[in-house]
Amino acid sequence: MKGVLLVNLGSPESPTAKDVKPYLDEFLMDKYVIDVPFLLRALLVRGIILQTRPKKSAAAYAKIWWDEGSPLVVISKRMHEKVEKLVDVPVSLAMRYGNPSLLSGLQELHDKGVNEVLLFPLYPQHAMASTTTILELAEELRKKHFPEMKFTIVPAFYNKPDYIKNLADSIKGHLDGYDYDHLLFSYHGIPERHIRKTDITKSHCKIDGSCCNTPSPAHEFCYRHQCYETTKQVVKLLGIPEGKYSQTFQSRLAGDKWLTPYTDVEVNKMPEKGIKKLAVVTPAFVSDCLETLEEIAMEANHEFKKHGGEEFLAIPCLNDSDEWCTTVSNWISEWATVEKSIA
Ligand SMILES: C=CC1=C(C)c2cc3[nH]c(cc4nc(cc5[nH]c(cc1n2)c(C)c5CCC(=O)O)C(CCC(=O)O)=C4C)c(C)c3C=C
Ligand SMILES: [Fe+2]
Ligand SMILES: [Fe+2]
Repeated sequence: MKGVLLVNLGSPESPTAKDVKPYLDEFLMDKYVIDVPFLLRALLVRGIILQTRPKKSAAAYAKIWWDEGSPLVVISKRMHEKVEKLVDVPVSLAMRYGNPSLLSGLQELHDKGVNEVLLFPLYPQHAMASTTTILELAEELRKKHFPEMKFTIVPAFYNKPDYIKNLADSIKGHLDGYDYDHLLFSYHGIPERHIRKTDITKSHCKIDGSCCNTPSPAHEFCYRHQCYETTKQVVKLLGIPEGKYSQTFQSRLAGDKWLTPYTDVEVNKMPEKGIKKLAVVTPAFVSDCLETLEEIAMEANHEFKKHGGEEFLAIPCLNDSDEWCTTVSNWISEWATVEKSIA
């Protein structure tokens, strides 16, 4: 029997340092997130980052927390409920870090008699820190607890026409009647090293002005290429002219060189370039979360205005919109039907 596991990133249990600390420990001790040898990672994470960051992150979470819980988890649950009603197969929801755990999601499907699972990472673009880590953990759990299960994986959907259309329609709806000067596509950043590590050709990704526009098998797993492609296809569909939009990367941690240009640096420079009314969309996330609600809608908004900007619009993620839930359920139904007809 077939079933689906939707997987998102996950959040702490509450916006307190006490709960943020174990969440950050699980997250940052992941070898696909901080990809250095274990001892160095433990020194960095437990010896340095976890000494101060839980308090700072908890304060940020407290600003965006809802009565029902973390926005990311609440939105994912709402989306899950809608999708489940639109398809004929069991659908479970799991988080890579925190709860509901991947193990509980797989167990739930197993208990319903599911032995063929469509693993659906809720990330439009592929990255080892987001997608690979889900697939690796799921495989580890499968081998240990559900050896009879078979997995099929939903690949990155950064350029799938119905996803692009949902994103473009959502942006269009939010920009309707708003005479914006500039539309910024701000994606979650990753260290440049991650791009080189996921380059299956081991030679293509130079992280320069042209590699991401030069066709290559590397692009199947190149986060940077996939981000540019999402932006390119959305602006094409919306007819947004060159110069009226740009792309940046947000949420970097100190230390490594991360993908550039950096969102905070560019946003602060915009007012002096004549951009007074800014709209920002965050297509690396399908659900609003700390990174969109606090870092963009609050912090970037504040900094933009401090530097002379006048109006700032943070465009919500696709969240549990009917259009997006329909797209997700269509993909699920296509898989379930093809598999059924082959069987
Ligand atoms: C080395 C550090 C990090 C990498 C690499 C990274 C990649 C990455 N993250 C997301 C999605 C999300 N990240 C979120 C929060 C968050 N991310 C990091 C670090 C890295 N992320 C940290 C430390 C945090 C926690 C908050 C903080 O202390 O700043 C979130 C929000 C979660 C929430 O509860 O709302 C999301 C979503 C992607 C897609 C990605 C690679 C492309
Ligand atoms: Fe992150
Ligand atoms: Fe590239």
